[in-house]
Amino acid sequence: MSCAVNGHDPAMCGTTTVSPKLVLEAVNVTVAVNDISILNGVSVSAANGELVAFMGPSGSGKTTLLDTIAGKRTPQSGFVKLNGTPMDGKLRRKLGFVLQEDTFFADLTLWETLYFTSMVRLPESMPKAEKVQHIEDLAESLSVKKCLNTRVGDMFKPGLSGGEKKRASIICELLTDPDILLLDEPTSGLDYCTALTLVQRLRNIADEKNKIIIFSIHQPSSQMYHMFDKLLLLTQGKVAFFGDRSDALPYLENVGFKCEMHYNPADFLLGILKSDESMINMLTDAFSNRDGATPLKDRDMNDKSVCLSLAVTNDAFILEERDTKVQILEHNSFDQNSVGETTKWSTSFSTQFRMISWRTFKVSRGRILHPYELLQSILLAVILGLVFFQIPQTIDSVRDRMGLLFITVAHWTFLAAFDAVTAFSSERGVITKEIKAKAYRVSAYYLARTLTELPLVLTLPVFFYAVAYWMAGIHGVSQFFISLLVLLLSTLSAQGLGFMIGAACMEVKFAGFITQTLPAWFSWAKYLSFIFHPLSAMSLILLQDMQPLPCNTLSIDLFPQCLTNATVVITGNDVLLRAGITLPIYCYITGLLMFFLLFRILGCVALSVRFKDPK
Ligand SMILES: Nc1ncnc2c1ncn2[C@@H]1O[C@H](COP(=O)(O)OP(=O)(O)OP(=O)(O)O)[C@@H](O)[C@H]1O
Repeated sequence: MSCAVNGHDPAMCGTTTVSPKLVLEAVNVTVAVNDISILNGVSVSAANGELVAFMGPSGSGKTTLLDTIAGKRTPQSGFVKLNGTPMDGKLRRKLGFVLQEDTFFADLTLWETLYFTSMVRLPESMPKAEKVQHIEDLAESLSVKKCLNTRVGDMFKPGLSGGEKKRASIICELLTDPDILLLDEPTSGLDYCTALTLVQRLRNIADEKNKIIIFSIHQPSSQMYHMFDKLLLLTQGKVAFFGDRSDALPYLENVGFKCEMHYNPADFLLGILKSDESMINMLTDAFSNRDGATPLKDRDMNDKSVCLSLAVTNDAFILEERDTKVQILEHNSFDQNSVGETTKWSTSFSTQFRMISWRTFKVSRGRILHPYELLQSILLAVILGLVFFQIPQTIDSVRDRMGLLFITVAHWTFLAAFDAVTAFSSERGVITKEIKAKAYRVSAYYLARTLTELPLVLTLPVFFYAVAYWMAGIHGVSQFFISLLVLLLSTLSAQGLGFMIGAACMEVKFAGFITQTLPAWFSWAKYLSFIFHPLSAMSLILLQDMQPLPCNTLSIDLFPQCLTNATVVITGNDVLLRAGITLPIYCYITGLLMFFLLFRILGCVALSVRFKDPK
């Protein structure tokens, strides 16, 4: 007799069988958001070798339950345990979670994707050849070997098919050989055959590797249905049934819902889970009161399910009726040491840094150093160079020079900042998935990302400035190199700002500003502008030693001293003073360096906060 169907907690069952090494339990889990109940006292359990399906209509709470088991959501009450020990960060390392959405870098090939995962997530002690072999074996067993060199792709770039991506996600998790594999709707969007093959593969993995596999599924076919060991029927966040799959139909027949012959049991079950409110309440109440109120009929093995015959008619899927005896959960026999062996990181900081740098370079190279971007930068520089061609050394052309500097600084700082914001938001899904899975440290990611992109981010401004500076004839050679350094530093600090914004709050708009008409009480605000510092420093470098220039009629507006004395000459300092640049150059460079460091540190802090472990 099955315990679960009779309403006993499997853990409490009195019959004797084997003691499994791992038993995962979610007990009385209640989740609510803004006082709206999403899960209401849900309890499930699973042991080694079991394939457990969560079924229920859309919005019934399947993903929420998987998230809670994976530790991505903290329940209001109830708990998740592994062999009686509450799940914590360390125990969760035994768990792999395949999300509903497949998140990858579109430009990497499947091989590169799996290679990266194996290099950062498999132990350092494992030889590289063994890791490569592991990838090939898994690719073979999930039938994606032929597309290892195919680009993953996305909605804009063709690449792997939906089914291949799904299998790639599963391989990424299986690479680390987790004891428990959670999958959120692994068959969604797949055709019948691909979905069936996938569930068959999961069945094999559970059997051969003795894993706990739990997944949510919307509309399984009859063949798929008969591969499950355990079934959870969820509706409106409540349990309508949980227990051995083979007990589901007899139980429901007992409470008044009979599945007709030749009917797909999954369709039948989903049909009743979607019935009217009173029916649903009756079902969930019946299950929660199953111990006393509604005694089940005696059942024998021949009366397992009126629909079972459907599945065994197909020779292609020989489905054994699996031993559904409930196993005793000997919590006390749990080998805590086996969990203790699971160290926080599989690989060292340097390996993580090296591999993330390798991947960042591959991904960013195409984005930042695209020939089109290079051509665009040079063209823009040529246009500006022509507009400001060989600026004459006259007093009214000072404004032209400062205008060119402003355009240069504004263009490269905003471009770097926006690029960092958008680039981070596009890879946020992958990074979140990997950091939550403890694939690598936030610091390793941040450092690798920052340093690897340095040469890429700086190349275009160098080309641009070299063309525009010499075409406009701004100044001499030494001034070129010093002002270029300031420009590059400002580009990097703007990139840091963009990255920080991307990591902290994805939607915030931002702006630097430069104006000479700020109200006196607000004049300090210019020091907060990341454009003000580099522009001031570059103006100092390029204008301070400017030859004194005589006033002319055009300059009267700018320099009132020209009005009182026509013979007066305007020096570089007058120009700088007029532009509000009054501090020594080191102040502006220091301000710029502070922005650079501040944005980098805040970016790292924002990432760490975002990926902080839930307690
Ligand atoms: N953060 C949230 N705020 C408000 N409601 C939420 C939140 N998260 C989930 N919900 C609600 O909880 C319910 C269960 O959501 P969940 O994603 O777990 O359902 P599901 O069974 O996985 O659905 P589907 O099969 O469509 O993926 C839904 O009605 C959803 O709108």
